[in-house]
Amino acid sequence: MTRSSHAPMLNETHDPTLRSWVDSANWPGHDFPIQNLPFASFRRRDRGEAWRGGVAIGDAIVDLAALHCGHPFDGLAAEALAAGAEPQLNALMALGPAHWRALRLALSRALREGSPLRALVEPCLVPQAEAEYGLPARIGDYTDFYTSIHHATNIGRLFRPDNPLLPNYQWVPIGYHGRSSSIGVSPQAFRRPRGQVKAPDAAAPVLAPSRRLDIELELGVFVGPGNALGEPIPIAEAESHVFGIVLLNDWSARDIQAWEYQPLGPFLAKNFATTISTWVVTLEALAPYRVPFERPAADPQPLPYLESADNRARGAFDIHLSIEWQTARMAEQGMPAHPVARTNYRYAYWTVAQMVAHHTVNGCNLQPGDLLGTGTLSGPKPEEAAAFIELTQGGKQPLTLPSGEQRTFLEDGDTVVLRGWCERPGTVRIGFGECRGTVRPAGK
Ligand SMILES: O=C(O)/C=C/C(=O)CC(=O)CC(=O)O
Ligand SMILES: [Ca+2]
Ligand SMILES: [Mg+2]
Repeated sequence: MTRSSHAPMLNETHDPTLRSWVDSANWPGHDFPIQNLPFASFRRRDRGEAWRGGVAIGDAIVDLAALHCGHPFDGLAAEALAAGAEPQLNALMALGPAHWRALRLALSRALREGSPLRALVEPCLVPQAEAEYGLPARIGDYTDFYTSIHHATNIGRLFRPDNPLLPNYQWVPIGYHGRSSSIGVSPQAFRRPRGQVKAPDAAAPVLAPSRRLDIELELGVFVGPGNALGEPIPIAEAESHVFGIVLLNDWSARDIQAWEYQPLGPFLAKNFATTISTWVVTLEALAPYRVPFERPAADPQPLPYLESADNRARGAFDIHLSIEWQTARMAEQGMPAHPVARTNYRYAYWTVAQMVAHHTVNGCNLQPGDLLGTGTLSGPKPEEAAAFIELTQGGKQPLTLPSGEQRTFLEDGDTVVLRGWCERPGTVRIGFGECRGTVRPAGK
């Protein structure tokens, strides 16, 4: 496997001087400049249209099904475009990096100022304001990891004061198998879960709506080509099996979790809803924002199957992340969602490549469209915590919002918005859009 097929290298599609003939793509600070080109599944609202793949450019979407009908590209790019025209992106994800690279290059050239393909592409643009989004892929399996040592330590202290960080943490990229049926795309509204909860001094649990409903700010990694059952993916090839990254909110009912989680881990506390953002940002778009994987010298070093020169040199990602909170009253009064925390994916203890290598080391097979959650991405500082249980010291220190309301956990009608973006000197900022979810009252 060559280095370039593992971690995407910089090429002409990353050139920060590129400008698009789609005006809004050139606005400074826009999430979707021509250097980004993320993928989604979409259709225009209220028209009974079929779902199909789309690529964001400024405030518009390139309709891949419409573009495919015009046969603008040749070779691998044409094959990838045909796959991208399908209702969900599994077929495109299955094709692999050579096809993804060819399609990205062809789209970048077609959308550049002065492109001879403008007349063919322009009729294929749909305003994002007219679109609704579906899940980008049929997600066969969803696995949630636990890759922030800061989160593991903070939440471990709350759940297990005597034993916060378990001894396996620094050796094993810890994960559990999640639930794919309840993954929804932003904006998702979901019912507050009910479950067994038990007060510490109560003799028995009761069935009740969760009172400690929380978020987890994570990233979701979409798997590209899978591996055959019994054939592990070596770390050097891991990233050629990764299509791209979304924002992910792993809503978590802490009271249900505290009672149910031992010995088998999260179950009903986390499988009632998981929200992902609409746009999948490709690994190739993220190439300018790669940073070294750093493991403190005093810590155990990864076992050889989790170690590679390339992972050391640039296995991590410099992705800024933020959490915003909006109560129902704030929404009624026209107040925007209020920032309550900021963090960065670069603080993770294990990388994407290590998650893929570890997941398959026993022969487990990943499939195109599978989703791997990174785990809650808390950073080292208290204000970089990525869940409310950490930000409020276990619900003891409420946050005050601009409406004057105080919050520890989520109330009915509250909305949480996650955002992600990359910016480094000498590059054009790219963004992930938003991951938005709203809590509805518990059912009967
Ligand atoms: O340490 C625990 O017992 C619980 C941990 C979590 O709730 C976190 C989890 O789901 C994985 C993650 O998001 O990091
Ligand atoms: Ca989680
Ligand atoms: Mg969940």
